Amino acid sequence: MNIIRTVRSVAFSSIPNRTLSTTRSLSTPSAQYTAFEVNDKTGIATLTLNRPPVNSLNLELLTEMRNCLKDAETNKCKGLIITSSSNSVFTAGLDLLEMYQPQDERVKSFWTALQSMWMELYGSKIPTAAAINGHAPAGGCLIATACEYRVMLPNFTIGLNETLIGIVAPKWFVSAFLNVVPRRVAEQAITQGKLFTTAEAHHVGLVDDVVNTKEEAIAKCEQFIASFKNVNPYARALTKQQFRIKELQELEQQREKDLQIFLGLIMQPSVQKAMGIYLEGLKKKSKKQ
Ligand SMILES: CCCCC/C=C\CCCC/C=C/C(=O)SCCNC(=O)CCNC(=O)[C@H](O)C(C)(C)COP(=O)(O)OP(=O)(O)OC[C@H]1O[C@@H](n2cnc3c(N)ncnc32)[C@H](O)[C@@H]1OP(=O)(O)O
Repeated sequence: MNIIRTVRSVAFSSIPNRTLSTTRSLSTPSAQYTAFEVNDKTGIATLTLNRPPVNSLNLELLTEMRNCLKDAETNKCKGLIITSSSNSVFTAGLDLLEMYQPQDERVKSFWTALQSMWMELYGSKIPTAAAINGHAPAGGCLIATACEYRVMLPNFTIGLNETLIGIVAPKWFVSAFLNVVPRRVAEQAITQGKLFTTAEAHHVGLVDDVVNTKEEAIAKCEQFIASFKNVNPYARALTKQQFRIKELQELEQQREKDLQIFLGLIMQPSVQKAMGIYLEGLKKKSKKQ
């Protein structure tokens, strides 16, 4: 696949309208796992996750995502859509190999990068939308729920399945989930580690719409972003902030504590053992296919 990347520091307002090519695909040598395009006509940025086979979120991918999110905002894009280059996986969530038998410094950087990416996405001033064109377990669901709008393709799964792996979804994972589904549904689902099918997710409000193709999903996201066209962006951003500031401040103030809790939990021998068994199961399943 031809990877498309962005150059930072090009203001969207300075991008001329073109008639033939309507997307701006700029490249930076450091981007490895993401493609970032800005549509010249609509001003909407699309961030495509591209780390085969399953877009598992490692340190580098999380860092790239955060950079793209910052670029979209700095360049005054009209909105941001997150999607995947895979036909079957939006993202498999956090890269379990970052947490299984980890190296001390790397695992700290990994968790810190996740916190930063999430704060950037959840607190983004511009409208954000997820075109969920594949499975979105755990960290995949975290990214989707950090966005303001979600549309999903049929016959995939989404949810916070951490308890099934023997790990725990941190409070900020849960708070974003609680923004979109009722508390009772959230508590039951997250304690069970439930992965909702697309139809179930739509039924409980975890996703807003269901469409059949990625193109339709992108179009739905564009419609959502366009729905703000008559709204003052500054007023919109401040209003959004009022809804989200509490979770953002909480994590900002407790970043170090959150990191220490994470390290304490994943370094427990029983948690390492459970993760090892889970990874082994994934590998066996993958070999059978
Ligand atoms: C109270 C305080 C709490 C403090 C915090 C404490 C703890 C930390 C919590 C951290 C929160 C964790 C969040 C996460 O996101 S954990 C990751 C959860 N993800 C999953 O459970 C998904 C696992 N994957 C799958 O179910 C499937 O891969 C799939 C996404 C449905 C796609 O299926 P398919 O297309 O059939 O692909 P394969 O299963 O065959 O996989 C291909 C290869 O990719 C490897 N793989 C898959 N997922 C991951 C992953 N998340 N990380 C690393 N590697 C992964 C899989 O093993 C295959 O590898 P192989 O080709 O080498 O065999």
